[in-house]
Amino acid sequence: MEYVIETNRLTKLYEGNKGCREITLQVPRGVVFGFLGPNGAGKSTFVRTLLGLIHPNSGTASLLGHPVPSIASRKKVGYLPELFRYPDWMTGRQLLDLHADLSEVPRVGRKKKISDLLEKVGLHQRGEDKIRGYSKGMQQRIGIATALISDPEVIFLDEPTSALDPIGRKEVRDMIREWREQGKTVFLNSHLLSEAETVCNHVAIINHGHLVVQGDWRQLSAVEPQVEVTVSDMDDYGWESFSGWGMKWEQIDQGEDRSTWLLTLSEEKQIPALVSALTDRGMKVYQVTPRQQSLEELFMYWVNRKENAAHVDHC
Ligand SMILES: Nc1ncnc2c1ncn2[C@@H]1O[C@H](COP(=O)(O)OP(=O)(O)OP(=O)(O)O)[C@@H](O)[C@H]1O
Repeated sequence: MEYVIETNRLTKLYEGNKGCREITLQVPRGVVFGFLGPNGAGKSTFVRTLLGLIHPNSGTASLLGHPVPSIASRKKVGYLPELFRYPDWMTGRQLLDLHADLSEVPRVGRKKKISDLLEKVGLHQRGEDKIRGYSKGMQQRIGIATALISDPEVIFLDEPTSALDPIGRKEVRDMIREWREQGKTVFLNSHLLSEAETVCNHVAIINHGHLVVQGDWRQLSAVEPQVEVTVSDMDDYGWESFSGWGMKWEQIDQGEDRSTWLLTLSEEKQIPALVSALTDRGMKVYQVTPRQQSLEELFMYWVNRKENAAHVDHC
């Protein structure tokens, strides 16, 4: 598999040992990679280190096969920073022209390229206006356009929708899907999990500067499989008699003679054993539906697991 981003124990610590520590990750080409973590987890620090904007204390990183920092890879990368502040005396069009200069975008065809980008981010009628007159959402939109000016292979978006209304958020999600179809790689920093869930396939979760887990999130969420089970004729012992299975249960519905439960199991292969155990006890099983955990549930599981682990380093 080809990785467009690879880091090996990349560490950047500020005073007080805050930042990101020993992050080793690989991002395959063409995925939308969600880099997730609570506020202050170290997401922006990691991205800025990876882009060569700040120097690491230790560790290595490569972008598109070039060690960081490298001008060759920088030209193929687009970046929307979280806290952006653009020269507000410029018009949107001038700002894009400036970024085109910085990224050495050829002059031929540039005017049309800028018009197309303004159109893409919904600012076609505001391109000649000064940025100081833009709303926060418009500034975020022009920021997305600047990240795209060099037609990058890898696009880093740090909280790209924080200032956008629901329509703007949907537009960004659609754009991300479009880039994925074009084979681009998107690295999305976010704590908006419901949003990340709809566009990301791979994720990494970071907490207190440490990488907690990475991989295809639908596979990761199989760590604690869940099933919805509808039963009747439950005996007096109920689910207590399954406590030795390491199982958790929560009632989600009560009908006249049936009840529906959400069961969290230790492993998937317990499902058939559970169904036989229930029928052996004389219970009637009407429905067993595996439930896909949400990205938010996965996130809470891994973040809490790390919080509870004895070796957590509260940096
Ligand atoms: N320039 C800096 N100097 C000192 N400490 C910093 C600096 N930048 C970030 N930090 C600290 O490093 C830690 C990680 O910050 P970072 O901005 O990387 O987190 P984040 O995950 O992007 O957070 P958020 O989701 O809130 O944007 C925080 O504790 C933050 O206070």
